[in-house]
Amino acid sequence: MSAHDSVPTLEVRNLRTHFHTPAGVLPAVDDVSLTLERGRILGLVGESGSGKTVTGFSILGLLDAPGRIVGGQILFQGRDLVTLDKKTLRSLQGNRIAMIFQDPMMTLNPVLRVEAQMIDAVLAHSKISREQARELARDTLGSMGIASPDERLRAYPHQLSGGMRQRVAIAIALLHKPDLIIADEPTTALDVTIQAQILSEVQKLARLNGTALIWITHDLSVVAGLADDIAVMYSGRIVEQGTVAEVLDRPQHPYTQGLIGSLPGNNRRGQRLRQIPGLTPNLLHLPPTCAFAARCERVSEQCLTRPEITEPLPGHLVRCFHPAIQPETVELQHG
Ligand SMILES: Nc1ncnc2c1ncn2[C@@H]1O[C@H](COP(=O)(O)OP(=O)(O)OP(=O)(O)O)[C@@H](O)[C@H]1O
Repeated sequence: MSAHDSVPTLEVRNLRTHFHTPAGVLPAVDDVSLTLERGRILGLVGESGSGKTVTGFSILGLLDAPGRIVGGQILFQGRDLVTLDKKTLRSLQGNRIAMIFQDPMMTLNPVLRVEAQMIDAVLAHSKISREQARELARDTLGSMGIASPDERLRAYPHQLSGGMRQRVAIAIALLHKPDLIIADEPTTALDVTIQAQILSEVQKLARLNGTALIWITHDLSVVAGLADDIAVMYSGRIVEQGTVAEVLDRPQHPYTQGLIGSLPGNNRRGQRLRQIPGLTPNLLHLPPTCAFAARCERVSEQCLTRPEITEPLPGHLVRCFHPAIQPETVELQHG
């Protein structure tokens, strides 16, 4: 047991991140709280613009002006990253916390062979020989579905296809064995079969190394196959949160139910996919109502004020005045 085993790897408390734009203050992240234990995987889902990336960037200290954390705490192994001095923060972010971006070239070094980059990742944290590190690198590429891994190891990033580059970038992040990885939709552009293979390898390595993982995606089926926990974001706030099994089996928020209803597997044969009618509100002009009110079938007078998070079911958090009474039955397979 290490000293860190008793505290969660990550505890975000009431995080608020604003962009101070010429058009006004844009509350991109508002009152977001998340807890992540070692080796656990959280799927952070929501439509485009709901604040997923800004949440990830806030945790990683990657926010650029005009973005600023204006409230809350980000406790990494008990230490608040928001108030930590820059030097310690940079060292943590370089060693213990990693990001996997949509674009693999954000992390790959274009002038180094894949082999050198992967071996360095392994040797940074394991006392094994170079040859053993190379073997581990080759095996990891193989289990991510990369054919002829020896040949790929000798290649430079530009000699690989986009999908292979992405797999290499993901493998490198995992081989570093950081305590926390935040992945921002890295598999969205990949073929579904390859994606499934990568997700299974990611899950295996995260569990094995005790890496806590936040996987940002707009795709609920990815979360169903990969994650233990889920947080659904809407207009900068978390509207529903809990274990994947609980939330996907018994979604309580109308937005989560809408997302599940719009999955291809969940509409009856011959029916068109159910889409959630309406648009997300402009964050620069958020109404003082529940942000989902204008699109909600269950809207009432109560919804003219903003709902707080409540716990209508044990461990299942919902930001809604009218959580579902009848649980919905969905046919998703949990990984
Ligand atoms: N540099 C910036 N300046 C002003 N507003 C920004 C900036 N970056 C992000 N935003 C705003 O913050 C909000 C949240 O954006 P974010 O990128 O986190 O959404 P997302 O859920 O990750 O969407 P996507 O799935 O499209 O990446 C959006 O309204 C976006 O326009």
